[in-house]
Amino acid sequence: MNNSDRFSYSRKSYSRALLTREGIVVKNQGPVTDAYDQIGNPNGSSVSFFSGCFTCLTTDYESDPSKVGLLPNNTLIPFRRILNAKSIDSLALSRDGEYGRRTQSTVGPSDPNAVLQNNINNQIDKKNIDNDNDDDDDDELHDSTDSLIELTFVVPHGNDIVPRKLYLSIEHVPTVGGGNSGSNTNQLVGNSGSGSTTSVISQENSEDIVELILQRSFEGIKRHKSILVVINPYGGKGKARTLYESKCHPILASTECKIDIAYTKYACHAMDIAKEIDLEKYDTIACASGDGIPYEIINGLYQRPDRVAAFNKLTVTQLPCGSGNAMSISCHWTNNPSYAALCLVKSTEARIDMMCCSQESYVNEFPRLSFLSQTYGVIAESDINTEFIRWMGPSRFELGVAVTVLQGRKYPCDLYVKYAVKDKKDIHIHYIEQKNKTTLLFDRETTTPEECKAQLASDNDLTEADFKLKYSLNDDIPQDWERLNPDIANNLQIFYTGKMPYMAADTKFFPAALPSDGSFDMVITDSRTPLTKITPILLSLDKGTHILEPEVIHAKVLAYRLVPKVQKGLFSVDGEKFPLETLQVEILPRLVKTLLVNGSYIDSEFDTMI
Ligand SMILES: Nc1ncnc2c1ncn2[C@@H]1O[C@H](COP(=O)(O)OP(=O)(O)OP(=O)(O)O)[C@@H](O)[C@H]1O
Repeated sequence: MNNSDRFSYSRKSYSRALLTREGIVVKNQGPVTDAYDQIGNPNGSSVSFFSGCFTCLTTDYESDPSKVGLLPNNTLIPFRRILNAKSIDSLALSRDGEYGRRTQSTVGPSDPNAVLQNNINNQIDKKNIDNDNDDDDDDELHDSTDSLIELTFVVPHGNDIVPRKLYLSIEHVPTVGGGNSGSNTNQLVGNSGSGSTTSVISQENSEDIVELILQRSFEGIKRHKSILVVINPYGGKGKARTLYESKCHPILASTECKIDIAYTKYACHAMDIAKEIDLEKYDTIACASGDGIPYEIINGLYQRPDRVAAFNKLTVTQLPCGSGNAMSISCHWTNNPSYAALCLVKSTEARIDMMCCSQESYVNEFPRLSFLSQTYGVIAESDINTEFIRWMGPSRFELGVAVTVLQGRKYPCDLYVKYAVKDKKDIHIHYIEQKNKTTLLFDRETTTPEECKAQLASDNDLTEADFKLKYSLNDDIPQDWERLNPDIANNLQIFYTGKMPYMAADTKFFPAALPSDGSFDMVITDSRTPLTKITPILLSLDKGTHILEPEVIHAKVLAYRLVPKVQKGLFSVDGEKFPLETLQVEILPRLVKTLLVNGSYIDSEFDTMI
């Protein structure tokens, strides 16, 4: 095979595409589909190329089976689905045919994704040879003024999304008022995804197109993240490692992010990892686990002498690979590891409030930060005391709650609360005001990248004062705290406080929770509530409407002290077992940086509930 033969194949391997304000519109594909099928099918499995709507990421294999293996003309690949773009030197490609070495992703040679990439490249070279005798090479001559790029983006595959590559020749479109090259800036390209129209943008300098694509794909978002992935191999009933490697890593490794992996080797190892992590080296810690590892990471960072620098530098996030993934559901809006991986690279950094817990057993060592919840009574007992039926998965928890409620058990205590918003109607008003404030601050539709950067910069201003507790466990109850009616406290059934809307995939326990409104939610029920009333309350936990019921106490609080009056039992803090002794908790606003889709928690629809 001589060089000109190779060049003829390279010319055939590209699709033409237009760069638009919304994404990249693929105009035609031709033989690229063949190469693509091989790329998408490195292991010989029957993976068909996506044919459908890239905007909503649904497939239409069934509706139009003839399109399987083809990307329809004028398909829009939105920027938010794009993971990476690289410039391809077409002449160099045609000379040596070793495209793979030139475009190797940033992952190291030992990386499983690099191996996969090499397989793909070998297959492309093989395809070159197979096509040597093709005599219609001139069908799709590459115009040397066009930009050749390798585009990586996500496509749906079963219930997941997976990265795919496409080799594109991006057409130049003259600026408004410029010459006419067959297409012009006013040209409207049909958008097969949303049904809307797509305006073509122009780009004078071809060398800048890749940079432009990347800027658009990561507007207001850190592109070159340096991520430490902490995997709990025992998380998710032992599936966390496989879940990460098969569903998250291929997506992360396709981006410009740098990835290191650490495995937890013993209980609480993640806390030690966080205590020792090199702040110069990383900006993101991704916990491929349940909610236990983010809890440990946050508390490990909290113990560092340089905790101010640690919380200013590091973003803590979750890849949902455990059995309890409330953080990912609330922050990434998904329990699916592959979609969460996309959110990790595409989401906005935002600060969230922490709840700081003090109990006699550990407060002198260090108080504990809780990002998710504290519970006493029915919920705590149901979570921990159903360990023996762990095989049941999440339903074991509901069964535990139901059994304990049916037994009519009560958990007497004294409870003192500093309220932020006590009245249910006022909570609704507070929610709408604060939710809009958060959205305005971070919404990329309404915020320019410059404003976004300024916002991020102003977030880097934690000082040691932000960690200072207002209330001591040893002090008397402050004057402005209120005591919960002892009649209710002595018959307490559920006591649950939380900072995120979802506690499990189907449990929207705190629909009014907001990332940084400087308060947390408290929900209380009375064991004397008749079964006919408590049953619908428990059955509405998935919708979150339980807090509207008159039998349910719901408030926004700043701090509380709970003095248990039972002989046996426990607290559960972020799903971890805590001792049965007086617990005092207060809010520490905006302490931890995490990643939120559009800067917000998943929409709990609380604003439309009343
Ligand atoms: N190598 C290990 N050996 C034993 N325990 C570990 C190890 N690594 C992590 N752990 C512990 O596993 C616990 C649960 O972690 P995680 O939240 O990731 O998993 P999960 O699947 O959601 O489990 P759970 O349902 O118990 O919360 C944490 O308390 C952590 O300290």
